[in-house]
Amino acid sequence: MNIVEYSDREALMMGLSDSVASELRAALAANDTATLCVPGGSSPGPVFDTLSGVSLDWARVGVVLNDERLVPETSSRSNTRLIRERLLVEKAAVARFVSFIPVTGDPSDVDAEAQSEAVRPWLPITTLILGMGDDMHTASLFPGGDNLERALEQRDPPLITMRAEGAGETRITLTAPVLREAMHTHLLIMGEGKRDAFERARSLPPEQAPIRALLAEATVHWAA
Ligand SMILES: O=C(O)[C@H](O)[C@@H](O)[C@H](O)[C@H](O)COP(=O)(O)O
Repeated sequence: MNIVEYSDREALMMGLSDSVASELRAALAANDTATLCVPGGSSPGPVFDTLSGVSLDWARVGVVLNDERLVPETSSRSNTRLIRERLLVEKAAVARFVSFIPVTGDPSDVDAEAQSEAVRPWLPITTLILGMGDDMHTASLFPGGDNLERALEQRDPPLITMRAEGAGETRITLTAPVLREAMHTHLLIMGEGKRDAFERARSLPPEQAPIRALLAEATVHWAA
């Protein structure tokens, strides 16, 4: 694990976007496609704003979420909505978005096994950006989650649903082994509270601090 501390949040966003763009370019030079896997939540918006304007062959990039909240796309809590509004615009508008939720029907009825079909062709992940909550969850791998034990071990199907007290609505998430197979992993954390949570997580087991399952190969990007 490598920790990069930035002078401010703007520097972090630029540094992280540069790394992600170089990794995707290198992958596209060697392969037909590349997969970018991104978090939802409130932190990554500015990274998406920068990345969406970067010149690369976006038509060959698959964009996959770490996890999704089982809400309609019109909800302000929808990660898909965030991605469509902030990442899949400008140059990145031609990237191929791989949704975890069927276009029709009630999102809370999602079938993780069925949705996994669409995800498998985009694995392994080329570049993974993760966020982290104060409770040390990442993606929707929540401490105390009803499917956490399986999510920490299951490689296939790559998706699993998760209910947890701190999660709000039910979620669907990529499992830890699938996230761990990413070629490049970046953890984005900002503020003293998250830094403290991150330091605590380093000495706890993944059952208590799920982010721990993904730290070994990660570059951690932090700004106050
Ligand atoms: O949809 C989500 O909630 C996520 O993918 C989740 O794992 C997120 O990255 C963290 O909860 C941090 O969220 P913030 O950036 O909002 O603090």
